[in-house]
Amino acid sequence: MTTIEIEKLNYRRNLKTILKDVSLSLEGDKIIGLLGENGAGKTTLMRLIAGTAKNASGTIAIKDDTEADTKKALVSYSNPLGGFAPNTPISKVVAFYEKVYPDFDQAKYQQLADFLQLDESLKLAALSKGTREKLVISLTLARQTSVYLLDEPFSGIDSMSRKKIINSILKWKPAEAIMIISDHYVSEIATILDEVVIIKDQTVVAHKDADEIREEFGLGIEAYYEGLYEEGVTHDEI
Ligand SMILES: Nc1ncnc2c1ncn2[C@@H]1O[C@H](COP(=O)(O)OP(=O)(O)OP(=O)(O)O)[C@@H](O)[C@H]1O
Repeated sequence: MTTIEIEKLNYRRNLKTILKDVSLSLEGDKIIGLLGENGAGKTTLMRLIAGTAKNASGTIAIKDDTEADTKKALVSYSNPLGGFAPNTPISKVVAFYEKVYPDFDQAKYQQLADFLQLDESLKLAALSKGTREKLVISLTLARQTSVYLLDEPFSGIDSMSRKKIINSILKWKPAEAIMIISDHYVSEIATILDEVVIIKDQTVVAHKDADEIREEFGLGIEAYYEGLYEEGVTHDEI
């Protein structure tokens, strides 16, 4: 089974504390919503789990392993493709993924690209924001691995396509994998979430089962999340 164990994670950049004392235990097969206001630290936490951000204190173990190579092999992160030149055709980006990631499933990529109607002949610079996000989603989900990190994957995607992707995301997630999605459109992703993790004041202030939020608190996920922010709840009170 896939597990992610984070213990006493602290991360600073340029003398500024970005994450402090984060401890979190996740177990597959789950879709987890990572929620928090702008600048809360969601992207940073994902980059640390993926191993693209380094030099944090504390530990992050994926399947009980803390090695950097394990993170690369077991975590598929929705990298925004910033390292590619603007005139790179989609086909070249796909070829790069195939070369770098042994678990990249070309047939699955093709299914995703067809599903999202991506035109392979286009260059990166010619893609609209939403189309570029569809490419990132296709590349990320085409890997056959244990952990998927989707960082605000739908922000530029039109509402119809967004619903289509959200409704079919379970189909693309291998069983036993953990998928973490950060998104500001909480109500739209709420239906597919098994658990919710909320970041506030640079740390995880809540990790709850989605059904528990509905049953115990009688709230939708969005209302619960907004309530935590409005009430000024701190780490120690949860
Ligand atoms: N490379 C960096 N150097 C310095 N500070 C950084 C760096 N990257 C992020 N930060 C700071 O860390 C904090 C968390 O940023 P992060 O991008 O992780 O937040 P986020 O929750 O993903 O926000 P958003 O919802 O706006 O995407 C912010 O205050 C940001 O300014």
